[in-house]
Amino acid sequence: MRRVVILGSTGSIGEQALDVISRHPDKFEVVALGTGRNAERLAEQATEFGVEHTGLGVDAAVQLARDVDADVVLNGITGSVGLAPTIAALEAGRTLALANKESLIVGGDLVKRLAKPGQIVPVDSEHSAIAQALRSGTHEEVRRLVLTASGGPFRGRTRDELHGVTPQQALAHPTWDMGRVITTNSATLVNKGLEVIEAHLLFDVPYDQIDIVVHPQSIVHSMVEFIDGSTIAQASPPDMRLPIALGLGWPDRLSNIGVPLDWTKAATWEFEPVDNDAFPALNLAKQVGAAKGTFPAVFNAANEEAVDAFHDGKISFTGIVDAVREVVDRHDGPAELTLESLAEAERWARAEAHRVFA
Ligand SMILES: NC(=O)C1=CN([C@@H]2O[C@H](COP(=O)(O)OP(=O)(O)OC[C@H]3O[C@@H](n4cnc5c(N)ncnc54)[C@H](OP(=O)(O)O)[C@@H]3O)[C@@H](O)[C@H]2O)C=CC1
Ligand SMILES: CC(=O)[C@@H](O)[C@H](O)COP(=O)(O)O
Ligand SMILES: [Mn+2]
Repeated sequence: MRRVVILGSTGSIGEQALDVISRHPDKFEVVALGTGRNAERLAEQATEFGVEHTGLGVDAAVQLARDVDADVVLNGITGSVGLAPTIAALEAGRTLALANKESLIVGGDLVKRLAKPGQIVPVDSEHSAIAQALRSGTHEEVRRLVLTASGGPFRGRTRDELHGVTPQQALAHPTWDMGRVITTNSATLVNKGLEVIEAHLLFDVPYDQIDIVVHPQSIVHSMVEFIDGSTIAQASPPDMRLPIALGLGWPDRLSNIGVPLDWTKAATWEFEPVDNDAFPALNLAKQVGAAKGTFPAVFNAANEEAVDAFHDGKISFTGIVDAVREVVDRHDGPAELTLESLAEAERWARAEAHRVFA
């Protein structure tokens, strides 16, 4: 029986995690639930799963991750606000099933230093796919990682054609049903940029050995190419319950989770290169990832503000990445990455982003 804390329980990841757990009551016990503001849904979940410990807001999330006796903490909070709960879970010695990619990306080496080998299990679908594929070889045998990207709702459009797209159009993801921020990030390809940094940090593979390929069907979730020319890909219909189940149960697989691919029907899987002119976020993300220090945190914080500004009608769709680039370009970056310098860089980036929007 694994005791599980779910942070962000009312969100897309959190609700699907509870669905996974409801299929395996003999394997998991939910011991704590945390969320942002949705007290009503939180209370319903606590009643349904018989959970004693619940809390609202990030301070409660930290407390639940640190103080409730548990084996696994699933961090399904959105945004870099998830950093403190990630740190709390790692310091408390819990296995961290990590959906909140932002905390690893902004925390970088600070988070990595806290994590024992195997303590972070990726939930992000691409990174779960890579973790599964890496079971086929050693680190020395890896030649490159290939992350797949759906391309989002605007795949195939030119930069000019992207300028006037609406928030509603940006939220119409072709293959995944997810929260507002990550769905918008998929449309700009900021999500894929964040995922390149996430892959670098999780798997210790240099940036020049991490490639992206657009795969509109979202069936191949990522691949690992090995030195002998073999490529191992993980494929399954787009359903986050599979990587969530692996995150909670790692290294074991659970039955009754996903529907497998139907090989009796004709199907086509496409792969195409990223259009970096229309979607400049990916190259910018690689740049900030390589710069390290507070640059990834500045990139992410500026993007979080820009996504809100886009949904509030203050900036255009292409204005999101333009604003992020401007903030990144103005950032000097401190010599040393500490929790204090990180917090200060984030504050600065959010304020600077608003100066760009003004
Ligand atoms: N959804 C998906 O399929 C995937 C998501 N991810 C990652 O997983 C994370 C969650 O995404 P998703 O589930 O889509 O997001 P949602 O917006 O659907 O859910 C976010 C959750 O975080 C909670 N939350 C927000 N702010 C705070 C806070 N300050 N303190 C505590 N809890 C807070 C929300 O609570 P409330 O509802 O009360 O506001 C909600 O429960 C993100 O990092 C995303 O990038 C990665 C891969 C796939
Ligand atoms: C399901 C998941 O892991 C998301 O991060 C997904 O990858 C988003 O799709 P994009 O490939 O469009 O970013
Ligand atoms: Mn992903």
